[in-house]
Amino acid sequence: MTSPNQIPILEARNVSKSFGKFKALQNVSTHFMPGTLTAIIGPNGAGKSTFFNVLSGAFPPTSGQILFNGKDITGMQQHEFARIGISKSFQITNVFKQLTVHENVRVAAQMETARYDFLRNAQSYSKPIEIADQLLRRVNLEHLRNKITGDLAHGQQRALEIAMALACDPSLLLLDEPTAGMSPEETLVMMDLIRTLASERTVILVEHKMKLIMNLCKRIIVLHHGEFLAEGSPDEIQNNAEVRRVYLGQG
Ligand SMILES: Nc1ncnc2c1ncn2[C@@H]1O[C@H](COP(=O)(O)OP(=O)(O)OP(=O)(O)O)[C@@H](O)[C@H]1O
Repeated sequence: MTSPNQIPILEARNVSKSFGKFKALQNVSTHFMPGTLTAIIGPNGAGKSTFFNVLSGAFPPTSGQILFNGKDITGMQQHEFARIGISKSFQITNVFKQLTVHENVRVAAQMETARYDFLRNAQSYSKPIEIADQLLRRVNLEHLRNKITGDLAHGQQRALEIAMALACDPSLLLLDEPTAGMSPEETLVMMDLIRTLASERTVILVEHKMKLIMNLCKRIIVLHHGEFLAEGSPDEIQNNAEVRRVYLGQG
C-alpha cells in the first residue's frame, strides 16, 4: 500500500534515447511506487526494451533523468545499480550451463557477499552457500539443486536467472519478458513466482502476453512509437480507445 507522502521508488523524467538519428524513446515521464507490480506494454518497436534498459542501467538515456528513491542515478554504472538495490533478470548474462543449478546461484551470491566481506573468514565462504539455498527455495528450484543447468527445462532456466537476480536482495526487480518461450504450464508457474516476488518488493516487467498482464498487474504503462501513451489499471487500459487503436488494432 502506498501512503500520500511516499516518494516513488523509481521515476523517469523526460527520458529520451536515440540510436544515431533514430529516437527510440521521446520524453517519457512516469514513476513507480514502492511495492507495486507494473507492466510496460506496447506494440513491436514501441520502445519497451529500450525503456527497460534505461531503467535498469544497461545504458544511460540520451537526455532526461532517472531517480531512485528521489536520488538522481542517471548515468550510474550497471554494477552500481545492483549495489543500490536495482536488479534485472539478466543481471548476470552468463548462466554457466555446465555448472549445477546451486553452483550458478552460489556464484551470483558470492559476487554479492564479496562486495561486503573484506575479511575472508569461514563465515564469508559458507554464506553464499546458504544464500544460494534460500534463493533456490524462493524460486522453487531446490529439488533441482544438483542438476546441471544446461539440462533444465526452459521455464526452470528462467526461474534460475531470477534467483540469480535476487542475490543482491534488490528492492526493485526488473523482468524482461519473464515468460518468453514458455509453455502454458511454465507460464502459470512463473506467474505465481512473480506474484510472490511482487509481495516482497517492487517489480517492473516488460511483457507481450496481454492475458498474463491483465491477470497479474494492477498497473500498466503503454508505450507507442517511443512515447508514453497511457497508464492505468487493466480495465482502464482495455477500455482506453487510443490504446485499443494503436495496440489492439481496434476501435
Ligand atoms: N541498439 C539499437 N540501435 C538502433 N536502433 C535500435 C537499437 N535498439 C532498438 N532500436 C530501435 O528502437 C526501436 C524500439 O526498439 P525496442 O526494442 O525498444 O522496442 P520494443 O517495444 O521492445 O520492441 P519488441 O516488442 O519488438 O521487442 C525499434 O525501432 C528498434 O529497431
